Amino acid sequence: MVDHTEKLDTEPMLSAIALGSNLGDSLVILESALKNLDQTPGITVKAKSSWYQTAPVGPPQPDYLNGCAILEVQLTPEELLETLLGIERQFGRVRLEHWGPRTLDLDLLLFDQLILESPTLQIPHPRMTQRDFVLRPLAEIAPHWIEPVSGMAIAQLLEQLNSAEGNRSNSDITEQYFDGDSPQLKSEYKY
Ligand SMILES: Nc1ncnc2c1ncn2[C@@H]1O[C@H](COP(=O)(O)OP(=O)(O)OP(=O)(O)O)[C@@H](O)[C@H]1O
Ligand SMILES: Nc1nc2c(c(=O)[nH]1)N=C(CO)CN2
Repeated sequence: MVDHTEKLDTEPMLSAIALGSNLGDSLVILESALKNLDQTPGITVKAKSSWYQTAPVGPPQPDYLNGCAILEVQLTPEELLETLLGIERQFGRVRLEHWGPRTLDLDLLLFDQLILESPTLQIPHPRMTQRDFVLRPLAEIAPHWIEPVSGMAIAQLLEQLNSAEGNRSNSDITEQYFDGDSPQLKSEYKY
């Protein structure tokens, strides 16, 4: 576990993450990952989407359960990534095949309006605007958040993706799961 305590006096920022799982008890894994994040010093889970069952993109493998969350963080983007990777490892994530099945995938999508390109971290996540399984849940909880590379709001990006000619992403999502308190639409957020 990374020690983030020295950062706790810095200004909190909002970050959006994507969660996915298609091995094991995905619903339990995703909910536990969120709880784990919320218990991490410097991170508060502010909103979570509902969970969507989605057809796999990439090699043949089981359907995924996907969702997104908004975090309030008092960490650097690099520390947040390190935390996400640590939680993936805790849930037994092993990297065997490109875009292959996994118990838990946590992607850092957005960090306020930051654009960052480093060898280990790219923000916004470079593939997020092409992924219905990311934009759909994110649009539930942050429809007005501007993706800083395109300059477009998440809801607009979703609409654009789904209206693109020949795009089949609408059919990627087969079912939507709600649990008691989701989606939590937080009107107090500026995004
Ligand atoms: N925004 C980001 N979020 C998560 N990982 C990132 C990001 N930018 C760069 N990376 C790097 O990508 C690596 C994770 O790759 P991973 O194996 O999870 O990719 P993937 O989930 O299979 O594919 P994809 O990135 O297309 O979702 C991390 O070790 C990290 O260094
Ligand atoms: N439906 C779906 N397909 C995927 C997913 C995912 O989360 N959901 N993640 C991948 C690699 O990050 C590759 N393919």
